[in-house]
Amino acid sequence: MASLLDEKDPKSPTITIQEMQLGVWRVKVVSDTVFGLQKQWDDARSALPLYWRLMTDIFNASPALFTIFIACQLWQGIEDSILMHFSNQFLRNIEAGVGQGKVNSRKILSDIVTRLVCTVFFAFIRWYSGKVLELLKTRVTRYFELVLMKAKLGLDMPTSQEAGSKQGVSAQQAWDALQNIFKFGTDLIRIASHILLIARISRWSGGPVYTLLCISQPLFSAFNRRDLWDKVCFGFVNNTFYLRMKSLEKLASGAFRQDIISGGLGSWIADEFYKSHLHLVKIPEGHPYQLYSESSVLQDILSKILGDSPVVRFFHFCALQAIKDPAAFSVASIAILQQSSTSLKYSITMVMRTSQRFRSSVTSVKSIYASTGVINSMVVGHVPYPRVDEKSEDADGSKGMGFELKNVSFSYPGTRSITPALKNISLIIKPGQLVVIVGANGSGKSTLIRILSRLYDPSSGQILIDGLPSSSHRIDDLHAATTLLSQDNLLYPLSLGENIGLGYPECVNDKEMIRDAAEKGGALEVVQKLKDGMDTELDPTVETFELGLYGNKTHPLYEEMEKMPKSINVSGGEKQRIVAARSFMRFNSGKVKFVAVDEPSSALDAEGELRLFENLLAVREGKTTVFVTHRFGHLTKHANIIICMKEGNILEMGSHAELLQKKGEYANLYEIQAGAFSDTTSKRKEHFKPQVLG
Ligand SMILES: Nc1ncnc2c1ncn2[C@@H]1O[C@H](COP(=O)(O)OP(=O)(O)OP(=O)(O)O)[C@@H](O)[C@H]1O
Repeated sequence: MASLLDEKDPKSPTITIQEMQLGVWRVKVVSDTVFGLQKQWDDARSALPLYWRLMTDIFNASPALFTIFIACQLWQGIEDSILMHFSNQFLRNIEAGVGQGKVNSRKILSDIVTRLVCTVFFAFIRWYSGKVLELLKTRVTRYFELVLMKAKLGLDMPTSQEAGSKQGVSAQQAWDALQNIFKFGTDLIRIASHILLIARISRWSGGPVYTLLCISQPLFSAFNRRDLWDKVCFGFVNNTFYLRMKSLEKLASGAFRQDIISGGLGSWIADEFYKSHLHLVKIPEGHPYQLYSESSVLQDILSKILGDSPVVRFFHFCALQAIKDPAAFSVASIAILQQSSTSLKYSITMVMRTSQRFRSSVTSVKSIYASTGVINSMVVGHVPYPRVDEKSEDADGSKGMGFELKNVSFSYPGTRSITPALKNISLIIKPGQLVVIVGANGSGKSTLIRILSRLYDPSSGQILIDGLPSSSHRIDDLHAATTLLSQDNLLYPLSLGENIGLGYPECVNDKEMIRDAAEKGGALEVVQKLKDGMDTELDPTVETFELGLYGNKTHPLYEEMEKMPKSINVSGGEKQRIVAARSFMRFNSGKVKFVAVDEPSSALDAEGELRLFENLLAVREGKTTVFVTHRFGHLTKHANIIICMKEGNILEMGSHAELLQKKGEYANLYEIQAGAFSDTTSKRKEHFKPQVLG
């Protein structure tokens, strides 16, 4: 037995955890204590405002359906008891008739009709509530899908990165929570209605002692039951032989086939598996849920005797009553009472199970509303961009966006790296300049681009955009004034036309503009190769199911399956061309003042790369342009500044000529690239000449 203290709440009572070995499983179960029940009750009470919010939201999303749903749920709680009540009435009338030797056929007929009408009515209500349930489920999940999607789309990069590391929530959870809440409520109503029915029938046969006996037996069996379903527990496999068998099973799977064949491991694996298996023959197989509820013979016998004793007493009591007052004794009522008692037992068992789900739904509802109320960590200013009212030459954005970085350092949120991605960067980029950033892998080039594009804010230091702190500007305006063409850009699961057109969403249907952008990005050849051209769905969303085909390729349905739309195979270079076309589309908005190009040409052929750079340079008028590249030969002659980075720092900065003169890192990188096409590297080649051994 172990004891844990809930650290969040110093007043919270001690939780007792019971540990047990069930088969190969080690299971830790939180024992229900009086304090635990108290805490659960407190939790449920404190969650009331959340439930209320959930109900109000669902009511607003679908008032009529939700009202009908509540009525149906309430009805389901009392339905059984009403049916049993009519059954009791019917049987008692027959019994009375048999006792008196004269059956009142009109009464019996009326009972039969009432019972029949009830059955039809109940069947109709069940059918109708099933329909309502489906419709409401669709409305609720769609409603919460939209709510959660809007919340997700509103997150900035650092906040979404933080949120992504935590577990996400789904609209289905909102529906499940609603169902769990109502199921729990319905089960409670069902218990109450059974108790009322038992009390009512006992009035005719037996009185309060009867009522107590009928209620105590189901309570006794329900609380005497061992079930993991209504417990808070955690388990893990705690058996080395079992785990070894699982590892050997993995090893025997197809993935390791080559190693197993070439290494001759087959018989060794089978032998080892058998050895582990021998250790497990006496350990029961099965899931902890099943093993936990299994009881010993003694327990079984004891539970039977104890469980039956109220029934035995109950029948003794009935017999006594019959002798004492035969008129007040009814076999029909006793039969119905027994049935009610069984139903009550079932309802109590169910409510114990649903109470666990009811409690877990509190957590779900909390996380759903928590995820819709996440506040972005990046500061959003109010100054529009460009600042149209400014007279200053640098501030209207007509030449491009100007940057000043003062001691900027940055670490990615939640990163495990102990060194920042950027360290104390200070630099000035004037409006309209062309900047080329070079440096080794991981030196911080892309990070610098992301900071300039205001996808992230610095961890320390300051960035001025056109002379004002970047946080003073409206972030949406800054993003609208930026084009980021990067190796990370992805193709969207939409049509090819939309993939390009969404660079400028307002003109996503402008075919002429899209064609022009495709041409500039070098994507026109890709479009022309496809049968459906711009309408081609690149990665069509297809959801199918199949049953019983078992991969039978000759089956006519297999052909039908084959006709389903498939993803288009796009090469890395073609993807980069489409993404580049999207950037050219974006220039049409006329708002772009900063073009950030982060190694977008790694998969392009030499001609494609040259054309892309030329086309980008051709539209750079009125824009500040920053290129990150490992192949900077094409760009150096145009660049105003070249920044050479290493390990998050700026190592060197200046013009091409200045940096070559310095004979530092940049000169070295340049020499390697230029040398690949000239003899100047002959010395280097000498250096790398393979040594002849011996
Ligand atoms: N999203 C991220 N989350 C956490 N760390 C990141 C992330 N992106 C980059 N880093 C880390 O930041 C550092 C700088 O990475 P960055 O991508 O800026 O380098 P780079 O110079 O562009 O490299 P490359 O030339 O390989 O593209 C690296 O150590 C990298 O591991």
